[in-house]
Amino acid sequence: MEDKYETLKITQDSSTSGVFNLILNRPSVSNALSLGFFAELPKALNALDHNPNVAIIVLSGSGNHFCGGLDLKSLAGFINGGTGDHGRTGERLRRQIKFMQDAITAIERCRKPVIAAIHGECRGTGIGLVTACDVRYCSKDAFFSVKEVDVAITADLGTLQRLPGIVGFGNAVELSLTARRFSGEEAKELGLVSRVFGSKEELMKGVRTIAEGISGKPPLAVVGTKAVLIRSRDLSVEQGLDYVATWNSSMLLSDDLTQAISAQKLKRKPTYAKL
Ligand SMILES: CC/C=C\C=C\CC(=O)SCCNC(=O)CCNC(=O)[C@H](O)C(C)(C)COP(=O)(O)OP(=O)(O)OC[C@H]1O[C@@H](n2cnc3c(N)ncnc32)[C@H](O)[C@@H]1OP(=O)(O)O
Repeated sequence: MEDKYETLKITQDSSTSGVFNLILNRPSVSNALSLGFFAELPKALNALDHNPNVAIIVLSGSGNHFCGGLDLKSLAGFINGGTGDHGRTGERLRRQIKFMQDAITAIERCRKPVIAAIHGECRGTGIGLVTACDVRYCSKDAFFSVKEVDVAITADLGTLQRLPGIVGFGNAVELSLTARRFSGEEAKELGLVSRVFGSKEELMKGVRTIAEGISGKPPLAVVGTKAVLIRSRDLSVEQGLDYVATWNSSMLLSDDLTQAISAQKLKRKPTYAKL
């Protein structure tokens, strides 16, 4: 896959693997998230989503840290400037915030699952980014902080909306108001990450194994599970059941189903068409 990004790098685990890596690639600034990143992320995810060779995406960071948060230098002029008219300046800012929110929501809109592999620091908007991912793992050296209040900001890129559903409302309030730094082990206790690996190397190896496992599963069921879970999160149980009934009534009768059942019966490895 052609790599034409300045803030991101895309690699494939091996030429036959459905596991693709999406790497935050500004290690000299701890992968701080610039405006360029917010423009590139949806493009990269769209390209990965439409590539039939991609079954699953692993989001990680290059260098010493997963992500130091929003790029405070490149965004310094972001709030200032404008026409002098408060109304117009406010409207421009709102559009800018929505643009950045949409970039992060592109992770949820991507049909293929996105797993976050977190090492080192994961601060501020870094938390916003990983809470939009489907699964999170970290290494023992990982530290997290919902840092926004300390830079006089109400987090506005998804953390306050997604974190409560992951760690529970009370924990999300406590972490967001104190902005305290917490370890990977605590992140595991809170349910923010599913597992803690001993080192970055072990993290990447372990996540690769998990991702390979998911990439071998029936693709329609995998994308259906992601889509239905995310949609159901924002619906009542009754509405969610209605949604999945409609989903399955159009996708249940797939070749994947025949393939999975006959492979089980004949004790052989199933092969599924790409999506
Ligand atoms: C308009 C909206 C405004 C704000 C919204 C904010 C939302 C958030 O994301 S809040 C969180 C903001 N981030 C931070 O406060 C983190 C600041 N950085 C750090 O605390 C540390 O750099 C570190 C991430 C803990 C890493 O520490 P260390 O390993 O000691 O490396 P450093 O030498 O400190 O950093 C290396 C290099 O990276 C630059 N950098 C790190 N984070 C950011 C960032 N968020 N924005 C811009 N640059 C960042 C740091 O300045 C260093 O660069 P130099 O050129 O070498 O100075």
